[in-house]
Amino acid sequence: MQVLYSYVYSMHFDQISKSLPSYMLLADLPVKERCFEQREALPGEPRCVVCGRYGEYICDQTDDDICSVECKTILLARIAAKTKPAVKAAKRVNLPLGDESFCIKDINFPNIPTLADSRISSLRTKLDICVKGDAVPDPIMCFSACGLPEKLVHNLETAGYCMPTPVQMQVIPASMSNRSLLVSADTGSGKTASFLIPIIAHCSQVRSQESTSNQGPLAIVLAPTRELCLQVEEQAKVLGKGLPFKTALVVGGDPLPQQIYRIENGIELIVGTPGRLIDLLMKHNVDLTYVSVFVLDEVDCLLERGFRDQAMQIFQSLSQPQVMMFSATLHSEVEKMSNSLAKNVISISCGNPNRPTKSVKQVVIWVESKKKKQKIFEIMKSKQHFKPPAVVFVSSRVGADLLSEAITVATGLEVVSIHGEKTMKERRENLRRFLTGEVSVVVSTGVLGRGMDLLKVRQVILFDIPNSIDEYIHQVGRASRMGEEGMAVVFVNEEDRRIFKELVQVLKTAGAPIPRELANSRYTAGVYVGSERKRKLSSRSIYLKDKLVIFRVHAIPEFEACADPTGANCPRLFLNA
Ligand SMILES: Nc1ncnc2c1ncn2[C@@H]1O[C@H](COP(=O)(O)OP(=O)(O)OP(=O)(O)O)[C@@H](O)[C@H]1O
Repeated sequence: MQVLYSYVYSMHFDQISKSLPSYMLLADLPVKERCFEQREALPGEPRCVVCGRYGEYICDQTDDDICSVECKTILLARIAAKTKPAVKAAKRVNLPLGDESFCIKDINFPNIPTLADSRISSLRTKLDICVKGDAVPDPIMCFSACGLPEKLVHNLETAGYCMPTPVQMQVIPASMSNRSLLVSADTGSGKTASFLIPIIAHCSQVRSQESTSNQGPLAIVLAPTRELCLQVEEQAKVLGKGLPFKTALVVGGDPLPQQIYRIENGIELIVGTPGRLIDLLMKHNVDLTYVSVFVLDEVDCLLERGFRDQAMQIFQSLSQPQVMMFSATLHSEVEKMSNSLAKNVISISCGNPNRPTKSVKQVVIWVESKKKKQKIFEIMKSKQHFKPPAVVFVSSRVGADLLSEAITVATGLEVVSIHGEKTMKERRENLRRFLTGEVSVVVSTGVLGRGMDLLKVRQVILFDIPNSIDEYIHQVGRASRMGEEGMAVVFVNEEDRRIFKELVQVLKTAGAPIPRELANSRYTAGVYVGSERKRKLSSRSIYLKDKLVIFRVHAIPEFEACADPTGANCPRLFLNA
């Protein structure tokens, strides 16, 4: 170690000399070997130019602040490779305190020692990441750790992405090693950037190396709704700013000629809905030869009957691309189908997929259909219960228009609606008005249910419960981004019986209260122990010790399971005085 001065010694000599005996100032403290041994930087402290942790030392070859021998090695390797360190001054990142199992692996510099397999798997456990597949690349802990273009790292910082989210930690290195992926992770956990970052890095690398005049697209992202495509394209533009990376949005409702013109003028990424993209490919000769990345966002939806043939048709026009598939809800059929799209697929699961995100509190209310409107008006008039901006989900287009008008009349709130029968212009404008805060309520069909990053929304109201539990999970997920707390108010009644069993299961797992009508319904039979036993229980009364209180128990086998004749340990919700 010829390089390291103690930063503390050199910069704060005066202060320290006042409080410490002089022999301690010159003490030869061991230099941190590994990046993860170093602590985070406090505000105002120097930061490692490689990882952003406390820049305890100065690299004497460069005068840069660094945290450890590991980062010094990376820094010097970068200089040797004539690349500047990607992050000059990373923002403060909050790592779990006292956790030493985190490492930074630079896939460009494989000589840097990495953690043993056991520690990688303990890191994954801590981050709630599960992986399946051969030779899965290790997770990264910072964006600068996998050779992204400097400009891209800068764009990430500008967008406020100080540190990758768990899904990004695992997906980015896996994707950059050109593997096909099937990824499931909570709603609002950052899946979009996890595929956009490697795409942008790939495209800008290809374009900056390319000698041919090929201007054709290099990557395609498919998503089921126009709004989601718009949002993904918007995010791609923000993250790819200043790089040789252009995008084309290919969705219905916008004029086709303009989309073709844009593609013909040279772009790197197409973001589109399957129908319009097929339409475009059939009518015009778009060269897809160089498309090497194919993303299916909301893959479970795209592989459902309505979209599957179109998605497959697009896939078949590509020559063995890397396929990346994402959703918060994945089931075994999709997994099987994904294996027919790509070989040697890595499965990555983060957090709690197939369940509503834990950050959203689910409040399920039993409301008969004819009373639903009255109920929503009550909620929206209540300062305590209404938390705008809010999204209201309904099941039909007509219903969306009627309800939005009714809310305005009853509450005086300005409300817009978004659904598939509106023109693209109206949909865009209404979404803009909602996102900019001009209106505080949007009533929508499922078009806003999946993937939409409605940043400020903390309340969703499921006026009509969707047809499947997966859509329920996605709609509830609109109330929380990146773990922020939100609330989903869900109206339910006998008409929703098709979903009762799964709903009860979901609510039970979340520890959310279950309305007694739902718990007692015969359509939830089998979720607990079985209808026979439930029937027997449903009319039982319990006398609480010597008090003259009689409770009626509503068919809750858990009550029996708690075997407490006083009822003291039984869930209050199920007891009716
Ligand atoms: N590393 C990061 N740091 C800070 N914010 C981030 C980071 N990555 C993503 N975000 C932000 O988190 C929010 C949620 O991300 P995103 O929309 O990609 O979630 P998602 O997992 O695709 O959710 P859904 O399943 O609902 O589509 C967005 O506002 C995005 O800008």
